Amino acid sequence: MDRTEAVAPLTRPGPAAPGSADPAAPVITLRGAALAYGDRVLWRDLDLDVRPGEFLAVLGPNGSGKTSLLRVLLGRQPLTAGSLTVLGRTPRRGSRHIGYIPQQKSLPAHTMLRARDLVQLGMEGHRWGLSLAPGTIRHRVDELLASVGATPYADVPVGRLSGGEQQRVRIAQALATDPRILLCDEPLVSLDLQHQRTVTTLVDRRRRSADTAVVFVTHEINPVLGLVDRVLYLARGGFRIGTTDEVMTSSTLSQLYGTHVDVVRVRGRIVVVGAPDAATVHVHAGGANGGGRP
Ligand SMILES: Nc1ncnc2c1ncn2[C@@H]1O[C@H](COP(=O)(O)OP(=O)(O)OP(=O)(O)O)[C@@H](O)[C@H]1O
Repeated sequence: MDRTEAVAPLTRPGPAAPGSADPAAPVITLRGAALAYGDRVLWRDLDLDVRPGEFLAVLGPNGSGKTSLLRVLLGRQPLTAGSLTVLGRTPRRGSRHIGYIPQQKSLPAHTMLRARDLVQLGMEGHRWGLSLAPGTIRHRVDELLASVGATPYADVPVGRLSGGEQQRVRIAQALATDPRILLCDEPLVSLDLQHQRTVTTLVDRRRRSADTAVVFVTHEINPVLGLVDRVLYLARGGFRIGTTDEVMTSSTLSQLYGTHVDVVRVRGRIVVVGAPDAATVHVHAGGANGGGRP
């Protein structure tokens, strides 16, 4: 259980996006983008603009290339074809303009680093905090911990925190450099509904208060249904992009999966029935499963 649900507002605007004078200009631009490992095409012909403050949910079955897309955006994985600019430039590793919440793995119980140490590392990892006075760093770390409601356990070793508490600390760490883009890799996995709501609220508040673009990889759309601007659905080497209502339909997903899929709405939730969950289909470059907008 989290020790508190109280969160302080996140109101710090991020630094101006380099490479663009237009505050509404896309922060991520992919054109004709493809990623393949050997002859296995994860996705191709991907055109995508993500704008400041946008919440893009990335959905798809296991192995469809969701994490790989984040790795591309982080500059850790080159595209096989096409182009990518992030904040007007080719992405490079370690950019302080990108906050990253990696796929959740529980931190080992013996980890002695405290919550505040992890957040400080988020600043220093980008060499951003090093030029700041120690008092300023401490103040900023306190501010970040407060912003995610983690003040009560700021000095507790993170290995002793619950999954939900650790996730809050990871969010604070990802926000340590006031990023313009926040990449989240399944941050809701293994969290109960209450903690899922806490995490999605924190991420949503960040994008609304600081215009941070959010790329949110998730297996389940329902926890973010009310927040999502657009969905990018990856499957079988193809994709669909659009609003939730455009993408999450029986006809769109049936076309994407190449088999009949039912998408039904029950009590405000979206239920997908019949999608091959482990769609590890090998699609070759000349195959018939290319992506495209619905
Ligand atoms: N460096 C690599 N070299 C070769 N294959 C890779 C590499 N990285 C990932 N893959 C493979 O590419 C596929 C897509 O992996 P990725 O982690 O992007 O999928 P995902 O959609 O995030 O899956 P999951 O939902 O299971 O996390 C997987 O089958 C994975 O084994």
